[in-house]
Amino acid sequence: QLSICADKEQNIRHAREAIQTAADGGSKLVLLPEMWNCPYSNASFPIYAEDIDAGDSPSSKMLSDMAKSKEVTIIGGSIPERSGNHLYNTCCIYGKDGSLKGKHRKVHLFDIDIPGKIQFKESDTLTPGDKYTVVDTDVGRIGVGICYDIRFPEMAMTYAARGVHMICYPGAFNMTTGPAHWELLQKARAVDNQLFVATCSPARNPSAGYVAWGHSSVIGPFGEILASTGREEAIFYADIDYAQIKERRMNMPLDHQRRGDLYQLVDLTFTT
Ligand SMILES: NC(=O)CC(=O)C(=O)O
Repeated sequence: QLSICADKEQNIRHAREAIQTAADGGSKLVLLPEMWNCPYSNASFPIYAEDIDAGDSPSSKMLSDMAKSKEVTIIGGSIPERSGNHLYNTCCIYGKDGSLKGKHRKVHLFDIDIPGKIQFKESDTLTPGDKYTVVDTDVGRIGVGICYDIRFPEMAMTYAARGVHMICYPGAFNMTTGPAHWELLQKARAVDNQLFVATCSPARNPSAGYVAWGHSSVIGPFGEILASTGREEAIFYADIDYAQIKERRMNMPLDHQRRGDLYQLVDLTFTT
């Protein structure tokens, strides 16, 4: 859970040091926050964006180098990605050999308006991704979503159906939706699908334009909090035993009890 500032080079240096510390501390998989190389704002995204496919991305290069040198899988939070005329909120996933194993572009953009509390419209600058991301790593099959993606249970269900062990959500909830929904959503996605959920937020900076809630966590398949932190910058660790997925699914065989004859994902638009 990193502190993020307006200086991109400093953010990259800082993330590199944190990955090094985490790997030296025994981590086999490291998860970074959403938008860790820039302030979370529509004004910043175009300025800090990097072209990952063109190989013009110091942030991604650092992640790849660190994955290789520390032999650790990295779920690289997210950065603003430039691709042609489009910008995306993108998470790069690196294997422990430093290879790019997958790239998730935030599918559900954060466009909300809670009067008097928070208004944000990512679609002013960003384009949504159009695919889900599942990667096989040395530390299991990982599904990736970014922040607002966690609000869509269909995505997590799809990942569960594809055999994912853990869904990683880099995310930057805020001072309104964070206390209301952040922990609830992480537990819900874990319990609904009987798998692990890991989240990573930026540390809270009360003087930032967008104040992140923090409270990054790792949740087990029974909804138990395996590790979590508060608002400050932190590196924290969890031991994850995927055998618990099988055990929980045997204890409570939701998958076999599902009544697909009664509900189908055909039209789930809210009726108001
Ligand atoms: N920042 C986000 O993408 C999501 C968020 O803050 C929320 O869903 O609330």
